[in-house]
Amino acid sequence: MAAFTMDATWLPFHPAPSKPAFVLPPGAVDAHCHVFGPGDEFPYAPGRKYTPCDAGKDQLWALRDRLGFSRNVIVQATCHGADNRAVVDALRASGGRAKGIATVRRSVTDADLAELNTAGVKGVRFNFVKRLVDTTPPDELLEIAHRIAPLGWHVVIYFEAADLPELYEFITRLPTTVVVDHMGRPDVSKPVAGPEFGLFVQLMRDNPHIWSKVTCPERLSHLGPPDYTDVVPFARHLVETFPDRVLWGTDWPHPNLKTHMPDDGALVDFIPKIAPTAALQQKLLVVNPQRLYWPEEVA
Ligand SMILES: O=C(O)c1cc(C(=O)O)oc(=O)c1
Repeated sequence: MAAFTMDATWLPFHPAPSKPAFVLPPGAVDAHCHVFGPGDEFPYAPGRKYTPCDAGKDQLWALRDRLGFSRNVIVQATCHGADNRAVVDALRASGGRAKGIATVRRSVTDADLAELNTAGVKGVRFNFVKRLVDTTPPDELLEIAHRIAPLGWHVVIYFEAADLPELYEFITRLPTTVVVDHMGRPDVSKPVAGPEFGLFVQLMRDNPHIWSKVTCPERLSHLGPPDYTDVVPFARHLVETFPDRVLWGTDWPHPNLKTHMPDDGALVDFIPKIAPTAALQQKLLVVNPQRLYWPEEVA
């Protein structure tokens, strides 16, 4: 019997994503996805807030190939806490086609960091979403940020728009490049030009080291599939205003969705709506992730 049973309300990832109509440019990177376990091999963390379905590296590679991506950035999911073994195993098995984002505590040793670095980890994730994690004090996070900075790593940060005023100063003080998950989770029923999203745009405008993932229409939309039209103006605004500081990813296997499970092929078809020109698509999908995750390839 399997050691873990997924939550009763858990929606598993789409079993057979469609082939997207949008043909991804050569070298496209899915810059935000996760692996879950499998739990029997890589146990879920005792302090986790959810138990997902297993979604291992082989299923991720199959999705990558089906959608037409060349490479992945695998972000440590909160259900694995600070145990990065599932991500590291995937990175090592990827043949250089995946990089990773880890979660570490203050107790991490320099030897641990060096090992993560060798495996292909390029950053750490700080999570402020209260339904996903217990709070880590900002001084501990700052200490971690200063320890990973010399490795050339960056910080990936996940928070909700309502918490940005409180986090604003902390984020701007981070000593590395900062990548914000899912556009800082705007409430897309509010205006793009309104104060809430305006504060996020100001954060990016005033801080050239801050990037955003223009991800998760399926998570942010109130109107829902298939078009997620309410998310388009938010993502498109960031892509057009900060074309050199945006990343795109599937967010597969889509943790904690409750209303529906997206067809990942349809998510890829969302890309031209938010990055309408070939030049913007090339930056979003190829050039920007390469600069951050495979910088040795950039002349
Ligand atoms: O909104 C979420 O539930 C969510 C969770 C996680 C995670 O548990 O790591 O990652 C994400 O990118 C999004």
